[in-house]
Formats: sequence, structure tokens, C-alpha cells
Amino acid sequence: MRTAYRVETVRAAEAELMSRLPEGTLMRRAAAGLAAACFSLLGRGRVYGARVVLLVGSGDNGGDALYAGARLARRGAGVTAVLLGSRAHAGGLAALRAAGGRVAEDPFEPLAAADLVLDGITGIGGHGGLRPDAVPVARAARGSGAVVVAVDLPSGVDADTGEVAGEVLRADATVTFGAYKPGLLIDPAREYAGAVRLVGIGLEDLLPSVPELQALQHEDVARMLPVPAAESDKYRRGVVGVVAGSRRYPGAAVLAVAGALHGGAGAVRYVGPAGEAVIARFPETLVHAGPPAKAGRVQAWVVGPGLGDAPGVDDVLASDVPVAVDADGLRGLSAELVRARTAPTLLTPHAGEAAALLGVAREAVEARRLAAVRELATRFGATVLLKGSTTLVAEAGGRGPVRVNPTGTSWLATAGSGDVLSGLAGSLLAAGLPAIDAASAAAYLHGLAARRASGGASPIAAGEVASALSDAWRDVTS
Ligand SMILES: NC(=O)C1=CN([C@@H]2O[C@H](COP(=O)(O)OP(=O)(O)OC[C@H]3O[C@@H](n4cnc5c(N)ncnc54)[C@H](O)[C@@H]3O)[C@@H](O)[C@H]2O)[C@@H](O)CC1
Ligand SMILES: Nc1ncnc2c1ncn2[C@@H]1O[C@H](COP(=O)(O)OP(=O)(O)O)[C@@H](O)[C@H]1O
Ligand SMILES: [K+]
Repeated sequence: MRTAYRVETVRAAEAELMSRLPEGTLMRRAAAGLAAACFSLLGRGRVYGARVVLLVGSGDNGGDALYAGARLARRGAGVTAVLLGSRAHAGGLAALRAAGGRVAEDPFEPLAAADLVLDGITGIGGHGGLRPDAVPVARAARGSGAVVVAVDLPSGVDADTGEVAGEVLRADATVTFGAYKPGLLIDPAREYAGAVRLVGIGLEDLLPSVPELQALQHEDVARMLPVPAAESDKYRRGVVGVVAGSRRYPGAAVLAVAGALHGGAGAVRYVGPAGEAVIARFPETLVHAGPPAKAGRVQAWVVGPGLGDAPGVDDVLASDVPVAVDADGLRGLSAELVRARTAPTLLTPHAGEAAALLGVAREAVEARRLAAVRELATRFGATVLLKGSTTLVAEAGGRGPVRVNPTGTSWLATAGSGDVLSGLAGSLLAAGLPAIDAASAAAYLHGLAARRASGGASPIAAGEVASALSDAWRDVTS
């Protein structure tokens, strides 16, 4: 599992570590890791003679860039520092000069010929986008054709929230120190970071056990996924009920059932008016015209995809088993009703649905996803999976680490893929996973399936995502 920590947590751990070590040790470690990353980015044999420009702000982020620049200069690179702050890290500047680096009067001339730019304008101390004087320099860096490496974070992003409130220098790669920060994993900031590399500086044992964010990896998901035992039968594996589709949108029922059939439950019960379409595609489904309360026992419900104005949501919420609510099921959903439930509830909104539930604009949710997902989980007392370019899952109540899904792909932005996801999550609930695990494992498999189906390079239909789920499951567990 990868983890990310807030700035105040990272700073506290750094302060503790610094108090035990000779002065300057951490910055030397950071600069050594940064320089090593630059060596490998430039490529073997290409450091000597490479033209490197350092964009240096007034804080320690600039200090890291200067010390790394000194290392590059000692290996034969031509290193030029562009000083953007009112002052620059004195030790770093002296080290650069001693190694043969220089300070530029005019930033644009060295940038025009640069092979590599190190963005050391701001790191965890930065906020509110780049300052106006740095903007033309950042644009010249981006337009130069040089490889841009962000030091710790792309300057101008909010490290804790992933917010981008102004201009940011887009990086090809980011070398971050000690721990990931949430902004490196959450859009819109994540998009500016490029490939992120973590450099250890010895903080690991000083960080608290509960991070701000967790990103699952294959082995974490493999541990969560249900495996039928020798004595299992379809009922013991769990039955998932799907209340979805309408005469107008029968396809949503088919796609939600497709997701549910691949999620580890022993049987899928479909309840609603699209039974014929469901059976035609998936004859293994148990269909029932409704209402849900009369459909027979299930271990979890999925309600909402393509439901239109059809009834069913309140019925399902009145049950005493876990419920995943998606799409039309989220419209006008009552927080009181959800909070009063005794069994877990999972809500799976996209940004527009989340905005409607919170009473804010969609853009506000997209700009501050972490705050939005925690707020929904708090208000509804439910586990919330917020979909989109970054998918986040917050535990009921909004406390504890939020899970960020690392497997997504923008090819998933295709009609009906959300229906597959909610069916899959419901099936994992029926198989007995806690809501936070069901949601985050579902997002993980769903993203992986989409990547497989698209090969990272071609459009996909939602049905193909469902069909690739078995392969994704095998990838994770083998
Ligand atoms: N604290 C530590 O132990 C370590 C810190 N390290 C580095 O130190 C960085 C943090 O250093 P600082 O706390 O000095 O903070 P930063 O260097 O991130 O930024 C602070 C400076 O930038 C200015 N600033 C803030 N917002 C700005 C904006 N929008 N545009 C232009 N200037 C802006 C501030 O006035 C301040 O002078 C980390 O990101 C990391 O790169 C590393 O050397 C590892 C060890
Ligand atoms: N830009 C994007 N990058 C990655 N994944 C995305 C992006 N946009 C949407 N998705 C994913 O695609 C799926 C779309 O779901 P949803 O919005 O409910 O669509 P629908 O209702 O048509 O099924 C979700 O899993 C979501 O996380
Ligand atoms: K930076």
C-alpha cells in the first residue's frame, strides 16, 4: 500500500529527524536523490555537457535544487541558476558556485537552450499558484522543450488538497522527498506532476501509522477478494440484488448485472422492468419484476443505475443488508434516511451527483475532491466512492485515511461504465467485504479492466470493461 501524508505531518516528522542528525543532512539526502533521478532521466553518458537550468525560489525547495545542481555540475553539466525569490538558500548557492555553476541575470536565454529544468520555486511551503513574476519564466521553461523535473512538488499546487489555484509549472517528472503528499495523487494537481518518484530521506519510521491517503496495490486487493471455500455454495458466497434499469434505460440494468456477475457473489438477482434484456444477455441471472422486498433474500443491494423515476430506493434502504446507491438512486437522497440505517451504505456519485448532494457547483467538487468526499461521508454517515479522473473512497463518517484509486484511465469516461462499477461493488459487499474494501477493490479492478480492454490506447465500451474484469481479477491474484 502506498501512503500520502499532509504537510504538517511531514514537517513534524522532518523536525524530529533533523533534531537527531547533523545540520543539513536531510537536504543533502534530498539533493542526492534528486540528482540521481536527473542522471537517470538524462540518460547514461548524457550528463556531461548537458545544459541544466535551476528555477530557485526563496525557500528550502530552492535549496534542494541548488545542491542537486551542484552535483550535476560536478559531473560535467553546465548548470545555471535562475533566482526567483527575494533571497536564495545561501549554502546551496555557495555549493553550486563552488562546483562551477553560475547565476543568470536573464532567465530566458539559458532556458531557450536547456536540456533539463529543475523546478525548485516552491515545495510544501508554496500556496496559491505561482507568483506573477515566476509565471513568464515557468512558461518559458515549459515551452523550451527541456525535460522539467519538479522538486518535491510542481510549484504552485496545493500539497494537501490537490487544488490548483492559479498557474502551475507542469512537470514531466516529480521527485518527492520522504513521503507522497496528497496533491501528488489527486487531480487536478496530480496531472501536473508527471511520473512521481519517491526518494527516502529516513522519515519512514517517524510518520504516523494513519496516513491521509492510501493507494492500494495488487497484493492489498488480492488479500481482500473473496475466494470460494470447498464447502461454499452460491448462497454462502452471497447473493447480490440489483435494482436498476427502466423501460427507457434497460441497458443500465444489463451493465450493472454484468459488473455484479464478476464481483464474487454466488448469484445475482435482478429486480425491475428490464428482466428480458438482462436474461437475453445473462441467462444466469435470477430475475424478478419487483418490488425488491418480495424478491427473496439477498446479502447486499445495488440500487439506482438507469432507474429513472422508478420506485425502489426507499424499499432497498429499508432493508438490513449493505446497500450501494448509484446514479438515479442518489437523486434527492435523504441523509437522515441513510444515517438511520444499521447496515453499511455505499454511495457512488460522480462529481455532478456529489455536487447536487452537497448543494455546490460541480466545479467546486472537482477542484477539491478530498474535502468533498469526506464531507459526503460525514453528512450521510456512509462510505462514499467519488468517481472521476481521480476516484476517492472515504469511510463512513469521513474519518480515517481516504483511499485513492491508482488504476484509473480516462478511457473509462464512457457511458455505462459507472453501472458496471456499482454492480461490481455491490457484489463484493454481498460477498462480505467491508464497504471501504468493497468500494476500493471495485474501483481498482474496474480501472485495471479498462486499461486491459483499451490497451491504454483505444476507446472502449462499458460492456468490454465488464468482460475484462475476470482478467483483471486474475492479474491481481496471480
Ligand atoms: N524540512 C526539511 O527537513 C526538508 C525540506 N526539504 C525541502 O524544503 C521544502 C520546503 O521548504 P520551505 O519550508 O522553505 O518552503 P518552500 O521552499 O516550499 O517555499 C517557501 C518559500 O516560497 C515562497 N512562496 C510561497 N508561495 C509562493 C508562490 N506561490 N510563489 C512564489 N513563492 C512562494 C515563500 O515566501 C517562502 O519564502 C520541501 O518542499 C523540500 O523541497 C528537503 O530539503 C528535505 C528536508
Ligand atoms: N477523466 C476520467 N479519468 C478516469 N476515469 C474516469 C474519468 N471520467 C470518468 N471516469 C470513470 O468512469 C466511470 C464513469 O461513471 P459514471 O460517471 O457514473 O458514468 P455512467 O453513468 O455513464 O456509467 C467511473 O468509474 C469514473 O471514475
Ligand atoms: K517545486
